[in-house]
Amino acid sequence: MTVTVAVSGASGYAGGELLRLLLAHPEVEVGALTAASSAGTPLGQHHPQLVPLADRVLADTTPEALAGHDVVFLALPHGHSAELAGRLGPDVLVIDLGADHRLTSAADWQRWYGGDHAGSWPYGLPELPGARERLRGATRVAVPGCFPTVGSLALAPALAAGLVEPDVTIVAVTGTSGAGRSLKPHLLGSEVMGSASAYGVGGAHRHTPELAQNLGAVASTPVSVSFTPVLAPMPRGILATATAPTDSTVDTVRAAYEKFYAGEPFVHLLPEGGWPTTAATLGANTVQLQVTVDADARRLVAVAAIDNLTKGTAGGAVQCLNLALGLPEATGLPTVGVAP
Ligand SMILES: NC(=O)C1=CN([C@@H]2O[C@H](COP(=O)(O)OP(=O)(O)OC[C@H]3O[C@@H](n4cnc5c(N)ncnc54)[C@H](OP(=O)(O)O)[C@@H]3O)[C@@H](O)[C@H]2O)C=CC1
Ligand SMILES: CC(=O)N[C@@H](CCC(=O)OP(=O)(O)O)C(=O)O
Repeated sequence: MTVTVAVSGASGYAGGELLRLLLAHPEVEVGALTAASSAGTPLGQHHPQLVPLADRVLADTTPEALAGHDVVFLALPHGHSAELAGRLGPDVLVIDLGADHRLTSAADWQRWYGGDHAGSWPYGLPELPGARERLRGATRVAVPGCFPTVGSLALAPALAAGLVEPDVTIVAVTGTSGAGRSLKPHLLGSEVMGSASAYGVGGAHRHTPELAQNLGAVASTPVSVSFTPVLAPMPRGILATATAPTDSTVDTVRAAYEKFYAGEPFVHLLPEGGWPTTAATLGANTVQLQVTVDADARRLVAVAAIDNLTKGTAGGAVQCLNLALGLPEATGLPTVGVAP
């Protein structure tokens, strides 16, 4: 089976990572590549690493440019997906890397993003309970945000097994590419280099409701989420530390994590004593995970690392493509990171 695939937002970070992965995918033929201000310029000008596609000229992002493909990836700023998807036909597989269709609650959408809620699509985090069944054969997929991917996977086994109270804290250090490549004053090199800074503090980050949605579904009860992102001077990677009150022992907790992730191709529970690093996940679709119990503080502590552009968006999107098309889930996806 070979499918033709169009990528919108091809000049952006998520689009570029997607194309890196699609070039290595045996069942994919890359079709139209679209952008906005970069339309009319060659892809190689934006992504010199994508050598086989360097001469391909970017088109404007229109339904006409994206039509005629089996699969369309939308790697656009929030708010652009619903209208485009509505004009692509129900049989086209549309995989949205943006936030537009992630939240099931219209009230949450209104509060955190504003404007009308475009409705929710099958949520593209296959490792969550029941997700694979919803993704197989789907024609619309909402790929998670990068922090909800890593935060949800760090705590899902503990909440599913009822080993922690539904009151979690997540602090996640992130690389700068999570913000996209458009100019942002707080991401100027001179501001970011040599410094780490928290942002979205005090429950203000828009990934908080997405985390609560995922973790609440896993726990079958509402989960209170305190989430704080921290920007660090590195181009990519997220390291999340997640904690929650527990009376369980480390052996019980570890057994629950081993059982929950048994057979998962992309979740690597490290041997006891090993701790995740972002470097070990770079360019790979893996989550590196470790869990322990701080008995004195009565808290479970899970640490998880991903590459925000790979498992955190483009790799997760390709995993969903494989599931939706009925291909083996790991087709074309790297599990070996680039280190040091
Ligand atoms: N970066 C990350 O780690 C993650 C990103 N995502 C999501 O992926 C999506 C893309 O993010 P990212 O690649 O980082 O962002 P970038 O800013 O790097 O890229 C944005 C892309 O969208 C295009 N674009 C901008 N405005 C429009 C428009 N009005 N119509 C059509 N195309 C437009 C840009 O084209 P041009 O260059 O021509 O202006 C560019 O190709 C976002 O929804 C983001 O939230 C999700 C998880 C993680
Ligand atoms: C460093 C940085 O700014 N990171 C981004 C992560 C964005 C992301 O994961 O994606 P969505 O925008 O698709 O939800 C942020 O905190 O907003």
